[in-house]
Amino acid sequence: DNPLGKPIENKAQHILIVYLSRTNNTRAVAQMIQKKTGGEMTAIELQDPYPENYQEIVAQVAEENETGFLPPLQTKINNLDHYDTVFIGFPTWGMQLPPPIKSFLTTNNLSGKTVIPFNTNAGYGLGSTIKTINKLCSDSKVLEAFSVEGGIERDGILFVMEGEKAEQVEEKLDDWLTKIDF
Ligand SMILES: Cc1cc2nc3c(=O)[nH]c(=O)nc-3n(C[C@H](O)[C@H](O)[C@H](O)COP(=O)(O)O)c2cc1C
Repeated sequence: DNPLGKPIENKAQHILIVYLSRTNNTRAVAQMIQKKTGGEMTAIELQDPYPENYQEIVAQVAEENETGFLPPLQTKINNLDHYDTVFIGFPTWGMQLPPPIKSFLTTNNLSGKTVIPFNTNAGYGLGSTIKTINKLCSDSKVLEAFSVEGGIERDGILFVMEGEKAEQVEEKLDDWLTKIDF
């Protein structure tokens, strides 16, 4: 009942979930977050997609990290002002924040918003990713990141977020979402 006709605040409407994913593990975590928060999900896509070949993408990313190249994105967020909470998902690449995420955070102003990182990796953790996010989001409130082991493309292990593994990740995700209290 809303007798004064005021708009009813709906938290879910103000949550954006952006993610980068090559072999769909980070995407699967994004979908779990979507299911639990009701936020709006958007994939980060490049104007010039990375090579399919693993050795080639590793070499290209290493070079981009070295030169500081920020790959232009296909993805544009039209109504960024509308969101006050932005979940940002990414795999660890070369123990760093993937260049497309650096592009995203450089071309989208998230100041004043709550930024919530989430990550998958091959078992080596977050590396310098959070340090870089804090640097690129200096006027945002950056909450504690969620990080889990995903695929190991180097060894031919691609998508793993199914069955029992997905259940474990979902449980861990529940604990984290409760803890960060966003
Ligand atoms: C170019 C590239 C570099 C990577 N570098 C690392 C790394 O430094 N440390 C790590 O733990 N995993 C690394 N990985 C593995 C991914 O982080 C892992 O497979 C992740 O789950 C992939 O997420 P996605 O399925 O959403 O693409 C790398 C993968 C790629 C493609």
